[in-house]
Amino acid sequence: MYKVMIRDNMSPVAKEILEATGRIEVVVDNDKATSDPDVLAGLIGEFDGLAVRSGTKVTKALLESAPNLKVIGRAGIGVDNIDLEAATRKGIVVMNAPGGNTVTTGEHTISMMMALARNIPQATASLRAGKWEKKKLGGVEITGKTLGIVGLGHIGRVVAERARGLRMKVIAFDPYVSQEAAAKMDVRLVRYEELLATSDFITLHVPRLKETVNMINAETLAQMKPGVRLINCSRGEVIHLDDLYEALESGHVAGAAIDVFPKEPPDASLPIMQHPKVIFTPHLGASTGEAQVNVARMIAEQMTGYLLDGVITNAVNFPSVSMEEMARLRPYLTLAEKMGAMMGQLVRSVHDVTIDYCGEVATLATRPVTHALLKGLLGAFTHKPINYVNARAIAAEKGIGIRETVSQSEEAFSSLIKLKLEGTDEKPDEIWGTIYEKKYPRFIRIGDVYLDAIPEGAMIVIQNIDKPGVIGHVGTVLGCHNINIGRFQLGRREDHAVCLVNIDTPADEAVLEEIRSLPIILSVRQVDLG
Ligand SMILES: NC(=O)C1=CN([C@@H]2O[C@H](COP(=O)(O)OP(=O)(O)OC[C@H]3O[C@@H](n4cnc5c(N)ncnc54)[C@H](O)[C@@H]3O)[C@@H](O)[C@H]2O)C=CC1
Ligand SMILES: O=C(O)CCC(=O)C(=O)O
Repeated sequence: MYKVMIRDNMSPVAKEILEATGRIEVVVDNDKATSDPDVLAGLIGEFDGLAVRSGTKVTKALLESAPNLKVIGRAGIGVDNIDLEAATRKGIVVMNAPGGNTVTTGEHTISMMMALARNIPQATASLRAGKWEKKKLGGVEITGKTLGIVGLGHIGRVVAERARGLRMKVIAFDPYVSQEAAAKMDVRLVRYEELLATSDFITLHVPRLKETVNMINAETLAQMKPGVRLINCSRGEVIHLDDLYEALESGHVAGAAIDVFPKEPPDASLPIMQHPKVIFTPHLGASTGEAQVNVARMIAEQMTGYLLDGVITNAVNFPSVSMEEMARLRPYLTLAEKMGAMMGQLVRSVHDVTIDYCGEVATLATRPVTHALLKGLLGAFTHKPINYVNARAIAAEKGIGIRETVSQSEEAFSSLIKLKLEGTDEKPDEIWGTIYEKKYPRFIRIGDVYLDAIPEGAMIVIQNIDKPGVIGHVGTVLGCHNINIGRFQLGRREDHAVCLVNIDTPADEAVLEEIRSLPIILSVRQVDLG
């Protein structure tokens, strides 16, 4: 018998499905006290599976106390309450339930927008207080208004479709969705600045990422149209709440509807919590009976499949590759992921990609290698930890075309992977990589410049005119800031050159700016290749 713990008030359907197998014993524990990771650590030891929503934090320390744990099921989308790295390192498969609560969260967003436009929560409170405030509580129409959607993913798309039905003009900003994909939804893709300046309502549907944390702040709020109304049913950290409070106080922002908070539950004494122009729900985006049944059913079926038959579905941290294949593929998976990660961090948007496999690698199963490359490339801009299984589907959703060729021609190397980004004006748009001595990954060409670089850790990528002074200047700037150079590789072609500098500690923006100060430096970017 396997043992699974179900937490966080999950729909009973999960228990029914797991128990119906006759081979899984289920313990349902909705006790608030046991959601403290320290307390849970004392209970988790005997369990093979753990099914959670967002209420349970699955920390590294908790996982250390879970020697039998094989699978964690998240009945929902965001897995930011689970330490994925620790789970992966422990060989625990983490699964989520994509799509199960998408419609419900989209509908909640529309409900919040309507309630905000017509002051419905405030009117309810006013009537309960015995008042009749028709003048004070007047609202705005949404017909003909512009809705700006930030993040045109699963939920953003549902919101777009519903809003068009409500006769709104819908625009969106999402650097990783193509114009064609947006046009199919009748949505005009615009720059972020244009969305901020022209939207009457702005709704956020991005994942929590380095780039999206505090993307709504004093500066971006100031760029918004006066009288704008904001809705956030994504992740709390996306809005800087103090800055929003100031913008509400000044009257620049007319109102906000907030479902998610940086800390949940939020501190009720925060100024924004008392603001009369803000309405709230306690992370209810996914809370409908229908969505909860959907995600509970999905996660219970997936966990059953894994525990009883070894079938992996919707895993966010596990590659679908057999052990034998893996041994030969591993160096190429590592190389490809680093090539993708390099380009994903160097360019601002991704369109189509061409991948050429030449020589020995072309004789292997290149599909997982492509997935590893896409994982690195797309990993820069989605909250769903992309894995080898889902990378291609996510690329397709974003309208990114993938062209792969295999050829036995080896050129100068026994194996070569070439990645080219198509349809971008940004440079470099191409990278080549190979494997030395069957295990060591190398970048051997960036753009049209050949070099020989070990892809690891923090690296500064410099494009410059090939004139004297660059190496000395870079070395001096880094030295002055006590940043040790591990390796310095450079290559040149005609009048231009590329330097790849491995540094022991990441440089901050001011240091990069100092390197840029030399006129012959064309560009300086820092990447993290893990
Ligand atoms: N309130 C709630 O109860 C729920 C909240 N969520 C949250 O909603 C959010 C969206 O979920 P999904 O639509 O399923 O995710 P998704 O991954 O399908 O869509 C996210 C979109 O954001 C885009 N994006 C990434 N970085 C961006 C940036 N810097 N600027 C603009 N766009 C960017 C991505 O390209 C992607 O298209 C997530 O944060 C998720 O955790 C999801 C379900 C329920
Ligand atoms: O389970 C919940 O209520 C939260 C859902 C959510 O935020 C998600 O699926 O990302």
